[in-house]
Amino acid sequence: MLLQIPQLFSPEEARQLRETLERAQWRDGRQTAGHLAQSVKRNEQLALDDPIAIQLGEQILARLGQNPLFISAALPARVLPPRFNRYAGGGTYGNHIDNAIFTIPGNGARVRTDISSTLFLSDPDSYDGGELVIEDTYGVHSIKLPAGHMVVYPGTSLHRVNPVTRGVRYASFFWTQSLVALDVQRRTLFELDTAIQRLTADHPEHPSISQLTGVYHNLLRLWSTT
Ligand SMILES: O=C(O)CCC(=O)C(=O)O
Ligand SMILES: [Fe+2]
Repeated sequence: MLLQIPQLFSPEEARQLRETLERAQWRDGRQTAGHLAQSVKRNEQLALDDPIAIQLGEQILARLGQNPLFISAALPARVLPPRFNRYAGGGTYGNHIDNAIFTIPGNGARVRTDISSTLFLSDPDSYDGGELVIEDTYGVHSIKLPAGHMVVYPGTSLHRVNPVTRGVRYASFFWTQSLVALDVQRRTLFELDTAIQRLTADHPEHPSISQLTGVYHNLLRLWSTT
């Protein structure tokens, strides 16, 4: 499932995040790429232990924790610390699939990358190119969102970032291990949850609400892998 989360940050908040990133110490992104991805990666990233990355990453995690759409769609079990990238001067990241497992620096916990997310932090008019292009079972999707908006997509998808031929594209990206490993099951639960929310808003006394909520929890019990 490919889903947009609008306005995780307001335009003003996104501007502040971007201004902080403009002052940060950027490094060649190839340092953090796996063997295969290295040959197609031309961007810059912040080191994982960069104080700016840690501080902004915490702001993003706090915001995600309050976002009902992200929680319902991702059913997050563990979210890896957000990372930050910068593309300019033809910078690009060719087709790749993200690593399946990452280890959280510090505590050594392993996280399965069920869901990938990109939080766009630059105004789309301020740069050319830089679309995140995702290929899934439904086709090819080219995504370029306003600053502060986010896209979530299955970790299983082949994806790339088109060359940035004018301006600078700042973004944060990170991975989530979901309570439910399979995309098709997460999607089913998301649709059921959305329908229950709508029914509850329109007909708060409807007797089917508790029955459907029971079905939701019983499916979650069947499908959760943690
Ligand atoms: O910048 C993006 O939108 C995605 C970056 C990406 O795919 C990666 O770093 O693995
Ligand atoms: Fe990626």
